[in-house]
Amino acid sequence: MSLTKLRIATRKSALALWQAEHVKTGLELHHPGLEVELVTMTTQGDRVLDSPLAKIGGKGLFVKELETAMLEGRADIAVHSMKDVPVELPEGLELARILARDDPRDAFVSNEYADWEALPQGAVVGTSSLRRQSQLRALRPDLQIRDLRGNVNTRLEKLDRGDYAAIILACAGLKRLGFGARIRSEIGPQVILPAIGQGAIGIECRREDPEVQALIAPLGDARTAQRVNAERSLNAALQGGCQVPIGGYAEIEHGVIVLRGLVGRPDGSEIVHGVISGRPEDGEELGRVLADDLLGRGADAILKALYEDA
Ligand SMILES: NCc1[nH]cc(CCC(=O)O)c1CC(=O)O
Repeated sequence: MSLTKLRIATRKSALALWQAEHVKTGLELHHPGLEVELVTMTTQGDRVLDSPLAKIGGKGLFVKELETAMLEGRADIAVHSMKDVPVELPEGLELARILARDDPRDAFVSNEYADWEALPQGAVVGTSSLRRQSQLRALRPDLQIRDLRGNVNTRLEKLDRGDYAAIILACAGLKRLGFGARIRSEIGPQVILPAIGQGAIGIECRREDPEVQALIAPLGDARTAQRVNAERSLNAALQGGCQVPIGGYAEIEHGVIVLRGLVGRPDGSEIVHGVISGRPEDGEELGRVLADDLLGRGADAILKALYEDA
């Protein structure tokens, strides 16, 4: 291997740095002698963490600067939470590898209550995710959902300050940052369907860069890639951005992939659920078929109403 040095573009948040370090460690393990350097940068998403992202618009707020760095040759790969990666990538880049998935579930985090069912009538719950908000409101219309932004650490601080009875975060992010003990209960996918790609880390690189692709190849997990590709295909066919109440989650068991999806109204008054199964290698086709099914059963009208409001 002629490459001796590889540069990873990453955001500076604690979670992004953890994920980039995780990939760095994996690369060094597989390629002794390879020098791996982190190139840190601030993205538009980081700058606007305190304002409602939905109103700023645009997809990929957390990835664009990293992609520009790769296209301009200032970095070789970018490490992302797959949840934050838009379905369409810029020309010349690809998601070459997806790592084995961590816990894909949402986490119920509270200093007082054990789970969402134990919350008192009218309790205040923090989340800015329309997907979480929609599904939680459908289960508990009495709850007051309030906006909650910032990095994982900031969100926990806001909970501890007493602003909320509980908050919802991804299990994977909490565990990676050493906050696993803050999880009072895991919320299974049958209760709140996770976000597309939740819990999976992806590596993006230049399409025409065989040397870099060879280096990252051993870090990939083929089954996770099949699952996440099916979920992303559903999202693409629904034309969902990150600020749309869409959930999607695929599992592979006994050689069969089962893909679940939903589109909900933010107030939880209507949620269209669907499920499809088939061969893992047909995941992308299954995603498109499930999207058509959901759209035909009311998701179309829900999405239209959302875009008219925005
Ligand atoms: N939206 C931010 C974000 N992007 C990825 C994760 C968690 C880690 C993952 O899903 O891989 C989080 C935090 C959260 O939702 O709690």
